[in-house]
Amino acid sequence: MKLLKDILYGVSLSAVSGDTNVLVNQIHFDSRKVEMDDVFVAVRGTITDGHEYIQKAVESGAKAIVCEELPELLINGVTYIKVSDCNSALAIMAANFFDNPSKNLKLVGVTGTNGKTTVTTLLYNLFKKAGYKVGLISTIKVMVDDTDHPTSHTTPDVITINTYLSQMNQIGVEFCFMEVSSHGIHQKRAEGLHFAGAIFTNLSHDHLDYHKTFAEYRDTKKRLFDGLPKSAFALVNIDDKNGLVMLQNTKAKKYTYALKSYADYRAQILEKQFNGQLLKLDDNELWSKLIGDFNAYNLLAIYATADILGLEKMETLRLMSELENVDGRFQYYISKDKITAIVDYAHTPDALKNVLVTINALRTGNENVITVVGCGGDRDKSKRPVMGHIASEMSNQAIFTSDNPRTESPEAIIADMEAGVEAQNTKKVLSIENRRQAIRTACKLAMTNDIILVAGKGHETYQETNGVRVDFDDFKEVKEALDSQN
Ligand SMILES: CC(=O)N[C@H]1[C@@H](OP(=O)(O)OP(=O)(O)OC[C@H]2O[C@@H](n3ccc(=O)[nH]c3=O)[C@H](O)[C@@H]2O)O[C@H](CO)[C@@H](O)[C@@H]1O[C@H](C)C(=O)N[C@@H](C)C(=O)N[C@H](CCC(=O)O)C(=O)O
Ligand SMILES: Nc1ncnc2c1ncn2[C@@H]1O[C@H](COP(=O)(O)OP(=O)(O)OP(=O)(O)O)[C@@H](O)[C@H]1O
Ligand SMILES: N[C@H](CCC[C@H](N)C(=O)O)C(=O)O
Ligand SMILES: [Mg+2]
Repeated sequence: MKLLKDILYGVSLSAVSGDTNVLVNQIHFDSRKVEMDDVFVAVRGTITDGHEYIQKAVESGAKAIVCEELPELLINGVTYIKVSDCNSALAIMAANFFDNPSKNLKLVGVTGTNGKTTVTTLLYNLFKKAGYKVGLISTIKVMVDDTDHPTSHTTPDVITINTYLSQMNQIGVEFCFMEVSSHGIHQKRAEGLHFAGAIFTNLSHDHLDYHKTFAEYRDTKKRLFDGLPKSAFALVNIDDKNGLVMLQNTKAKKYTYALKSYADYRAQILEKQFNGQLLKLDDNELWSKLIGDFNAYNLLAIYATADILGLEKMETLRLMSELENVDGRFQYYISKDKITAIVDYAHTPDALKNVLVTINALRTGNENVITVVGCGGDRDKSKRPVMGHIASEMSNQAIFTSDNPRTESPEAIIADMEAGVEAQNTKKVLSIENRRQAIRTACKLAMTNDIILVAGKGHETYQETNGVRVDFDDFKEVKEALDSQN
């Protein structure tokens, strides 16, 4: 148990009713989890408002309530704290509750539209290979050194983050690499954390349903850099025009990386093959198994980070040459008939374009590229026609299908994608709502040497429709379909 006043240290309080010198158990922002002597923080959400559940939390035994508006009826024996921003208060309280675990390790946040999972995972793998105890908080999983935990968000809520950071402290983890999504920054899931550094990968179209304008989306990402302390580093990709924007108001030490511009860290692609690429980094050569220009950026970002964090350059390059693709990122399988299937998590227009550019650059003859792709339901609708256009323009055959329709109609999502297809490409498009059938059709259409891209779900092992998740794994599906054709 902890003293409420200790948990509230650093939170600016507008009003207090009751005693803060009381012992409390846990902090919760979901009334359904509240038990005897817990603290409930009322967060205003996108669907409902935590303030509506204050009474519920008290009935479940809450000893203290943190809210932006005090309820009319105050119950004796319960402490009510009024704050101006519950998300911020929650972030500070969660960090205090776990004794600020982010201060006891080097926490590096990675933000950007694409590449967060790749960069954080590669950094985790690199630092593990270098012999450190390492933590990872990513879309795919959370790693507390060697122990993995499933996750539901790219950036979990602040209580979950601090719980894992605290576990990392207990076993002596020195570095933790964490994805920081724009939703996470906006909902202050990364506030109250002490970052040793932050990395910006790139910015392109995504989540405009949530952030409304591109400028708001960009400024949300920038907040991660605005909040860095002087002791931290800020590393940005300046080939992206928003790279320098991220650095505008940061107190941190600034570093840049680029393939095309002058920068502190530079790389050049010397050779591209299907099984890897040769890069020149700081006058040294690196053979990497990861392909695509976008991966050259990711590799450069991790090389720069390792250098800034004090790893020896030559040793870093040696270990980097051993790094493998991250699950569901350009993961490929070549069938007995010499058909290549690539599963990639490209779920934004930019990512889809990059992957198709990479695939097209690797074609040696007149092999066909068949793309199976869908767009998520209850997510940014404006990216659908753009992705429909890219898939149809850059492939010989595009098959539009479902990708986590959630509460939307799969036909309607596909229709939104079809709306972006230009007249000359319509004959290249097939729409098959059932993802398994879509993948099987692609495999049937493919001939020797053809390339099938299954985009959008990458490492995901489910398809979500109306709140129900059914097992579904793109890699398994496409492999099975190709193997059964022989
Ligand atoms: C749109 C969004 O981000 N929603 C997140 C948000 O939920 P919300 O705003 O909908 O919450 P709400 O349902 O309105 O409830 C408001 C408050 O009332 C509370 N409540 C509610 C009901 C009740 O009975 N009692 C109660 O106390 C809730 O616990 C909540 O605190 O806060 C929740 C708790 O932290 C998150 O789980 C939830 O993520 C949802 C599930 C989600 O899908 N988020 C996605 C969009 C997301 O965050 N994605 C990013 C990655 C994006 C990227 O690609 O960059 C991520 O970081 O994962
Ligand atoms: N640096 C990059 N620039 C552009 N595209 C990239 C980059 N790195 C990866 N991609 C593409 O974007 C896809 C998603 O990559 P990754 O999972 O690393 O991104 P993310 O930022 O973690 O995404 P999310 O927002 O879903 O967490 C990859 O499958 C690949 O197609
Ligand atoms: N982090 C992204 C992942 C999208 C992946 C795609 N398969 C989908 O479900 O839309 C999001 O939550 O928007
Ligand atoms: Mg990710």
